Amino acid sequence: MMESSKILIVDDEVEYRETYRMLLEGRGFFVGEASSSQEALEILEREYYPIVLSDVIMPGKDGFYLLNEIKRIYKDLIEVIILTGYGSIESAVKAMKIGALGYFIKSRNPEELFTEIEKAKRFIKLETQNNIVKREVSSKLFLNQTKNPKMLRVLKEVDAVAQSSSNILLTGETGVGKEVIANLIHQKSKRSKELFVPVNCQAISDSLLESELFGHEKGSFTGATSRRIGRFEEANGGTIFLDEMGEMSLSTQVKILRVLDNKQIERIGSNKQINVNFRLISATNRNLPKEIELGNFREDLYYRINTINIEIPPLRERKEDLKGMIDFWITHFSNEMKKNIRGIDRDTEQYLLEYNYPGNVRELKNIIERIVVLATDDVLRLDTLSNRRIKEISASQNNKIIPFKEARQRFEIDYIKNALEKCDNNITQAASLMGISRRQLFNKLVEYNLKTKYF
Ligand SMILES: Nc1ncnc2c1ncn2[C@@H]1O[C@H](COP(=O)(O)OP(=O)(O)OP(=O)(O)O)[C@@H](O)[C@H]1O
Repeated sequence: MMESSKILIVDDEVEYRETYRMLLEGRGFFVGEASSSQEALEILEREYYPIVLSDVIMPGKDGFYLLNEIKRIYKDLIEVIILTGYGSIESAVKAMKIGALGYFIKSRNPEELFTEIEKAKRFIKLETQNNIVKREVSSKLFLNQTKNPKMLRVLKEVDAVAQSSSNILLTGETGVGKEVIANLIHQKSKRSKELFVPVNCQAISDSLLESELFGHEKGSFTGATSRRIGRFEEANGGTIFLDEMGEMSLSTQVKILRVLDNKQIERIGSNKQINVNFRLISATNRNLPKEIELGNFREDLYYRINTINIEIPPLRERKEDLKGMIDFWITHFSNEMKKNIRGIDRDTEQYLLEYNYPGNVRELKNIIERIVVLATDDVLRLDTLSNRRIKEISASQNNKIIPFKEARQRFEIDYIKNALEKCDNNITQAASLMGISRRQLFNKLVEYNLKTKYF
């Protein structure tokens, strides 16, 4: 499936979303849904949709706001078609002025909608798009600069396996970059024009995971209000990345094994077999042989997913890269926050070079982001470090106890950021992982002024 066959529908009315979904899926499009402008922007941050179909009038921010934001952030990489009611041609004209590619009057013949979509597809130049995405991705990574022998071996292994179709298991501690490497393998493979579909098996409850992976037919269970195409189907022709594979229940493991054997799936509630051609990359930070001994992971599945194993070393074993990575993130965040940072104070740098980073690259990245945010002049200093672990260490070194309230706030900020990062900034999934409601999480984001980062 080409990327340009993906469409995101944004409408607060579920009936409309369902109607468009049916129409578009009937024509072979992969359809995503959002019920508000905010949700749409949240989805677009995680997943690329070249075409967005948006209603104008929605509670909260309206379709014009969404259109404006999409054009501001993604420019020509995403085309927007506005859906409007009969008799509101003025709003269609306004939308075109802001940059919508076209509009569709809801009561009209759906064929007109397909004409608009075909127009949008012609505007989206896949090649340029892929190149832009790839360039952006590689400029945001610290890979080619590595001097670490173990990472150099990882990169060699990536080159060696990329062209094959073998199943790959990536192992390594949390935050070492397993998803980054999975994506790199996809980008270097002959499947790179098709989708890379990441699924975090831990962030989704077991009952929802199967429907996420295999899809479902309308009415197959309570809450299945429309047909849904699953991730294996979405990854057809491309790569599916099952992150935190070790968290999957035994019953889902059996189903995955069957898919790997037959390369066919059945949507829940249907007995029709659908052929799927995907490459599987899995990842785990668990010791799977141990989990097999404990009866938590199937041995036959382990051998299937582990045709090739690539082990990514923890950051504390990549000492020769630390200085380069610190500079890399400083440049990255100073540019992003438009701060003119000249350098880093000696003690701070020494501290960062000696720290052992249990959270690996993710933790280093978070620490630098924080010191850059908090920097009041052009040199980064230790006293502005607010990372919880670093603080704990410095607190224990100074024997300094900070007030309970401040400690709790710091903990909550770290905890929320970690949960959001685990779920690719998906607020609904993060709230579910944390065991609180979406609203409660939203309130916390407002309280800690983190809202703008995630909305
Ligand atoms: N080589 C790298 N260059 C730039 N950023 C990196 C690199 N490796 C990891 N990161 C960043 O660190 C964070 C964690 O990376 P990633 O999600 O790939 O780790 P992971 O091993 O899959 O973690 P988990 O086991 O928790 O899922 C991400 O923000 C990612 O962008």
